Amino acid sequence: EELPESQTAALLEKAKALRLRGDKVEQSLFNKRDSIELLSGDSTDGNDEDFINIENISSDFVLDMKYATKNNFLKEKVYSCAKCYVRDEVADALIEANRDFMKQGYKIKFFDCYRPHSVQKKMWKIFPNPGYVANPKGGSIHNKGAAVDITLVKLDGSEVDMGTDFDHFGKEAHHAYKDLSETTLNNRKLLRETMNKHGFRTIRTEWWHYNYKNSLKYKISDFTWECK
Ligand SMILES: C[C@@H](N)C(=O)N[C@H](C)C(=O)O
Ligand SMILES: [Zn+2]
Repeated sequence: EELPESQTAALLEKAKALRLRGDKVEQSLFNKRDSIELLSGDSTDGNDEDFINIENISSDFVLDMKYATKNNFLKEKVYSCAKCYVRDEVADALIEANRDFMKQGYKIKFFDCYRPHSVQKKMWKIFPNPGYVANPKGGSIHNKGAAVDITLVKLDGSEVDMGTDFDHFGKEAHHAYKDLSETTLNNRKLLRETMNKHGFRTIRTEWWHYNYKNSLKYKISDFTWECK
């Protein structure tokens, strides 16, 4: 028996609210897990000087910084130039992960790295959904220089199919979404397992987003890099 339209709409609203609540709980659990690690590990203030331009220490990465173009969900070029800055220890872990990928015939391509807090505010204004954009109130791990948005390319630079474009804000981008070809699922798995091995964690809704462990110790930053 079909439900009346008003009841269907109410149920859909309820499901959406529950999903949003789930995303908030996930974020708060992530922060708690990070706090526990922080208590058991060494601590640093995480000043702006602890950032490094990844291209200064390795030429083995590919950069495709989407927010330095208009081809992104903001439809605006929010970075003056394409650079990938991350915290020193995150850079070390990325180099190790990339070494691992290269042994298997792939390398990391970056879509985004450190992201100034002011850009996070802009993103939230356009798309205030905590499943896909972190609330600038608490800040994104990108604002701390400890998250990266990435995919894989083959060693000759050719694309690897991950099933959706970068910043596809829908269920097809979730790790649990399995209605994809075996090759695509294997590509996502390779990315996930290798990144996990090197200290990076996934979030439920974005196959491209990786948070480095123990990132709560880092402060939110708003510096912008130089473009020459
Ligand atoms: C906007 C998207 N690329 C992203 O990074 N989302 C996460 C949740 C974030 O904003 O931290
Ligand atoms: Zn991200």
